[in-house]
Amino acid sequence: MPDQPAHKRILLKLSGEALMGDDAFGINRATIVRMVQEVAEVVHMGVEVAVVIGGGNIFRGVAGGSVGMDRATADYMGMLATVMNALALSDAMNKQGLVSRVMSAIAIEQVVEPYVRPKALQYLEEGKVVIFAAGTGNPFFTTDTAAALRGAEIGAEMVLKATKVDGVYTADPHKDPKAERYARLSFDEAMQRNLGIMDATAFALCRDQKLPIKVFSIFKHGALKRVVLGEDEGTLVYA
Ligand SMILES: Nc1ncnc2c1ncn2[C@@H]1O[C@H](COP(=O)(O)OP(=O)(O)OP(=O)(O)O)[C@@H](O)[C@H]1O
Ligand SMILES: O=c1ccn([C@@H]2O[C@H](COP(=O)(O)O)[C@@H](O)[C@H]2O)c(=O)[nH]1
Repeated sequence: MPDQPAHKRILLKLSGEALMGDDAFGINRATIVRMVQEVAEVVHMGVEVAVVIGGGNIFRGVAGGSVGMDRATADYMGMLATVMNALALSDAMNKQGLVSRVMSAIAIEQVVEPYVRPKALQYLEEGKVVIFAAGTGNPFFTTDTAAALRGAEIGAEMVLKATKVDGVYTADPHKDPKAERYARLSFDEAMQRNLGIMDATAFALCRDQKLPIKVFSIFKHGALKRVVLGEDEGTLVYA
């Protein structure tokens, strides 16, 4: 009997920063190919997959490269960085036999089609992978909030945050070696403790919409499949 997924439709948030692999900047080819292989496994299980990709490997509105800049302008640059990542991801997916469509929250119609919710739903029902680019389309937000927003809009059963750490910790594990990983915690706890794994806007939206989040490592082979199968992997954040 083939593996039975625990979820029919998911919103996968892929770390932009992780796309660098061992490089200092940009998109590492081997890394993106490996990520797509993991996504393909769950698509082939019949799961409808929508993706939000971050931009931290290229530009963040709040990072060093934007010092002295107008914040909104820097944020638009960050959103455009996510469009570049989405195009690279879509290309890598198509090369590996998946059918994907990029939809942008910012109008750049010569490059990608605009985000239109019914069209996105249609693509998902057809088994295509939909990649949501340009975050929410608004400055002062993040792609984590875009993941929560799009996840709620498309009726995803869960937001899967694939990132550089293997779950939510009591403190940032990159800064505090004594930090301990939670197996599960509520949105209220995550927000009260100000845990920096996601921003408060994303947590609040998921909490209000009762949309659970799984945080797990993007680098751990098979972790995405294990999450989709409902196995014990990463940290569950629940309403
Ligand atoms: N309590 C915590 N538990 C786990 N990680 C935490 C915590 N607090 C801060 N972090 C940090 O949050 C990072 C992940 O969040 P972030 O959204 O910035 O990265 P990302 O997934 O790579 O996103 P992007 O797509 O923007 O590049 C982790 O690499 C970790 O260092
Ligand atoms: O809705 C959004 C999403 C993103 N941004 C800007 O893009 C960068 C990159 O996104 P990450 O979530 O950090 O990967 C972000 O730093 C913002 O500057 C945005 O303005 N609105």
